[in-house]
Amino acid sequence: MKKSTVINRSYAILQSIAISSMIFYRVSSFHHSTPSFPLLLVFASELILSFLWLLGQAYLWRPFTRETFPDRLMLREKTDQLPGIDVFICTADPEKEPPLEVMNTVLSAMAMDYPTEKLSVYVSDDGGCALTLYAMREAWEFGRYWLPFCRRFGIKTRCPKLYFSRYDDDFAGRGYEEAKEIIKLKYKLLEEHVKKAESNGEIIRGRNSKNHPAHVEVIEDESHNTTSSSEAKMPRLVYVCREKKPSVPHHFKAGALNVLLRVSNMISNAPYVLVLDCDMRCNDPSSAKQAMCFHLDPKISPNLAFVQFPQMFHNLSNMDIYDGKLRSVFSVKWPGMDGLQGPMLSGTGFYMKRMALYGDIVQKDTDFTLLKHYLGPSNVLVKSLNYVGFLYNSVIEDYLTGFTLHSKGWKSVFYNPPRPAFLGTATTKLNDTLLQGARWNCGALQVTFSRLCPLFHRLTSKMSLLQRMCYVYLSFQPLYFFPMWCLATIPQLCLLHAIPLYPKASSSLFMVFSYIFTMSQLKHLEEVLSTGDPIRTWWDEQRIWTMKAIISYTIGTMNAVLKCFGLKEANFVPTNKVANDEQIMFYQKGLFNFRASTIVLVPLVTLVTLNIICFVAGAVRSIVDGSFDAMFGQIFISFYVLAVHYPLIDGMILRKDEGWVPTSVTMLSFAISILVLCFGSLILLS
Ligand SMILES: O=c1ccn([C@@H]2O[C@H](COP(=O)(O)OP(=O)(O)O[C@H]3O[C@H](CO)[C@@H](O)[C@H](O)[C@H]3O)[C@@H](O)[C@H]2O)c(=O)[nH]1
Ligand SMILES: [Mn+2]
Repeated sequence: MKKSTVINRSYAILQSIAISSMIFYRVSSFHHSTPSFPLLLVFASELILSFLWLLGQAYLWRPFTRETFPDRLMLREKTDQLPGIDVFICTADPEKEPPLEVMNTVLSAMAMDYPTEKLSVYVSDDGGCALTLYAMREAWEFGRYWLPFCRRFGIKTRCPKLYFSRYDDDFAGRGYEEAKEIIKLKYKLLEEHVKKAESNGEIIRGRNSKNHPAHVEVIEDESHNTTSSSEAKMPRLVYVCREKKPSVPHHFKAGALNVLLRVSNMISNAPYVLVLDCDMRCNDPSSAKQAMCFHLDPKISPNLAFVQFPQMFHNLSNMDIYDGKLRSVFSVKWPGMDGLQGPMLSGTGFYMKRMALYGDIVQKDTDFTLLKHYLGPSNVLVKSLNYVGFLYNSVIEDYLTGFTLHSKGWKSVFYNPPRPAFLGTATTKLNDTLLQGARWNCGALQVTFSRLCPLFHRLTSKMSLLQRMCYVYLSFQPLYFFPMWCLATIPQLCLLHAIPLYPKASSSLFMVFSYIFTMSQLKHLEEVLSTGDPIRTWWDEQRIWTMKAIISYTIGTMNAVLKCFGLKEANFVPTNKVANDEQIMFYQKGLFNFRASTIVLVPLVTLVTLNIICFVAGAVRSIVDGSFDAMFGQIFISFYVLAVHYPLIDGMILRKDEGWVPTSVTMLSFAISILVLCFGSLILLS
């Protein structure tokens, strides 16, 4: 992407000069007078921000796009020469991840446009839930009608629920209308069956998500595939529920994926693996062939570990106030890494070469006789224990696994096709978004604290400096919490006491600060517009990003520190994939839903209250005593905070609907901000 490259690099160079001047100004001012404590905190914040900014430039250095030509691939490869693919689908909680939804994902994967005998679908059920197993059997039965229907009429949307909700690839072939009606009826019946089983209480009866024996079931009818025509052929569907005991750590999703690697190893052992979260439906049946365009390209294939598709979502609103689509990750950062060594592994929607996961496996000093003593005589099983597989040291197993692959010299490819290959469910609630972010950032910091810290791990490896900077950025990103808390309180408290922290607005030194601020705003705006998003996204992103820094990064950091000292157990609470009507209504209208837990809401409301008080009192004071020029920087900061977070003020004061900020929270936050004010005055005046 030549144009972006030129813009990004010019910006990076000019901004580096400005940031260096700012640091130089700060340090040299310390020579004239010893810096006060608040000034030191602000300077520390500026240093951390500059450090992270510098790392972030690596994503922008060499952005890249790709195109595939599956038809040409099919001219070269004979259909029966295509390599096998094992699809792994993980589910864990039947309440947050309704089996009906999982079933849709499974059906969409089974219906992929790929030779049937080369495709196997494995479902991991960490919930150990009878209803999920029942739903899988039902899905297979329905698939016997659904797959031929999709094939015969060339349906593109092969997730039944999506298809019936939009019929966007409708056409008038012979017999299509009747077939459509019949299949629609069958789907209705299927839904009814599953709902009935659900209301019969099978979720409760068959469920102990922490303690259950293993259950593997190959769901197929032996006679089916031998007798039926090619149009009616079905891929293999396997239900896997691994054994779980409260005393044995099960390592969450990474543990589940490793079990699937072993089970599939003994059943189909396909050379490629597609991993999907239970809500990630296949939206384009040709994604497997698209991925094979890379995996079978003799030029890139030997070093290629995985092809990553972006996460996209079926439930986004035009006013995506929570940045549920993670724009900057999938539209900017991953294309940027694609020009280096390849994007990070993103948990779902990737085609992985199985051998890449086996890594430098067979550990030299493994005692096979001892292992056999414990595990029985199967050589296959014993060998499989040496997998490397997905790594366990962090709740973001994807990030860590991808990092070790890249540090061993593997490459990856980011492919963002015109028609989204997979569609998942985005979070549509402030609470969910911020707590999901807390888990990710806790995971990121867990990596930073571990022996695999990207800043130091395998420094001699083949990974380029820029690629490493990208990894370091994500693992250090939680540190944003420090500058964000400082800059949301200290300039404001100092403003109240007329203590200047920035040069006078009229002085030329102030230009440095205003240049840095303005340019970063313009750059962000350019980025938003270049990814085809409306201007409001620019403003909305700043708000949700600050909220994440204040809440998610802070909670994530605290959890990671507690876990590091063994004071807290590792946990992975799955994100909710069901939403009620009210939640959807707020989200669709672009209105914040402040029905959130106190721990999420109070810090935000407190900071906004503090900024209101300091802005009003400080601005008045500076005008009265004529220090406006000296205090302008700080007045501006608090004004900016209020402008960005206007929806919070609205939620505290004006809104009357259900999504407003509860009075109790407002009162509590007010009390805390008064405490902070008093405490701040004590320190600043002493
Ligand atoms: O003990 C567990 C916990 C979760 N899961 C599954 O893991 C998947 C992802 O969980 P989700 O709650 O949707 O987490 P997200 O935060 O939305 O997931 C993102 O972040 C995760 C951690 O980085 C990645 O694994 C995911 O692929 C990525 O979509 C879901 O299918 C779950 O069923 C399990 O199988 N076992
Ligand atoms: Mn998810």
